[in-house]
Amino acid sequence: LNHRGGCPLVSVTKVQDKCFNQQASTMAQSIKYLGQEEAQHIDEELFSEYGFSVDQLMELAGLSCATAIARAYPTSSLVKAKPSLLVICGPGNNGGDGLVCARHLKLFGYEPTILYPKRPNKPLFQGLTTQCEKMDITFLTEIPEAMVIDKAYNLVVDAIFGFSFKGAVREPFGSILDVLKKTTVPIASIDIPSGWDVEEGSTDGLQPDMLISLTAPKKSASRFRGRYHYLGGRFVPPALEKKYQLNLPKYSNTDCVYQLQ
Ligand SMILES: NC(=O)C1=CN([C@@H]2O[C@H](COP(=O)(O)OP(=O)(O)OC[C@H]3O[C@@H](n4cnc5c(N)ncnc54)[C@H](O)[C@@H]3O)[C@@H](O)[C@H]2O)[C@@H](O)CC1
Ligand SMILES: [K+]
Repeated sequence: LNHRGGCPLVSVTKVQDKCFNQQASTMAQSIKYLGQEEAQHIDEELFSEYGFSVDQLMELAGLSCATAIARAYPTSSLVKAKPSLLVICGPGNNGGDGLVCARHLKLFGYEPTILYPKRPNKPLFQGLTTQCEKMDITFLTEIPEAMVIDKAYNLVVDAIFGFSFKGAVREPFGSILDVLKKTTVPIASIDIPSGWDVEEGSTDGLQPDMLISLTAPKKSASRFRGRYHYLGGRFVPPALEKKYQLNLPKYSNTDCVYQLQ
């Protein structure tokens, strides 16, 4: 080690590499994990102060999720003959992210099927649903049994609840989550594992294999024990990132996702 106890003096390139890696890992560790209210404030500010529309951010969020899923589970790695996925969409914007994600996954060569039991009566969600239907994505009317899911699908995408989830789970989502807890196929959760308290997580809830945090991880992400943790939603203006001290990692080149774990 050098006199400051820093990088070993092996070669300039190695020292630079090591320092860079140390900086990168320190940066990754220091990303801010958001509380529920703070996540909602950032969301509101993106719309009110920065002039974004929900549609815009949802498109970027959903594209990030599809990209992260394609990185972690490339079609060549899937165990079943068909690249089938089940995308379960909830009643809010997390569900909207799921619809966008399903559409991009289809374009990426997967065969998504969607379960969307509670559909908001708003043009945005109606449009996203039509887009999926026109791409020949099948919609189920009810959740299949756990054994059927395990047999038919390579992966479940959980787009049921995001950072606005609160309280005890209401139907039909309680039954859906009960089925998902019995499945053995990997689950990829968008923003929050559904049913988890946004800050505290859950001891007996879903245990997803993948988490895609949007904008910045939420506090419950520190309890995530799956294999893959990605950050997506590369749309935060630097001034907003600074105001909330998000300490986001540097996305590489034109990437819309960053692998945190
Ligand atoms: N600024 C951001 O960070 C962005 C966030 N987006 C997504 O938006 C999500 C947040 O969306 P929303 O605020 O619409 O909220 P959610 O999608 O988290 O959920 C709200 C819906 O769930 C219902 N709900 C809440 N608690 C429930 C319970 N206990 N049982 C049954 N139903 C319950 C509510 O009635 C409401 O319909 C984020 O997690 C993220 O996925 C992206 O679409 C775009 C950008
Ligand atoms: K979710």
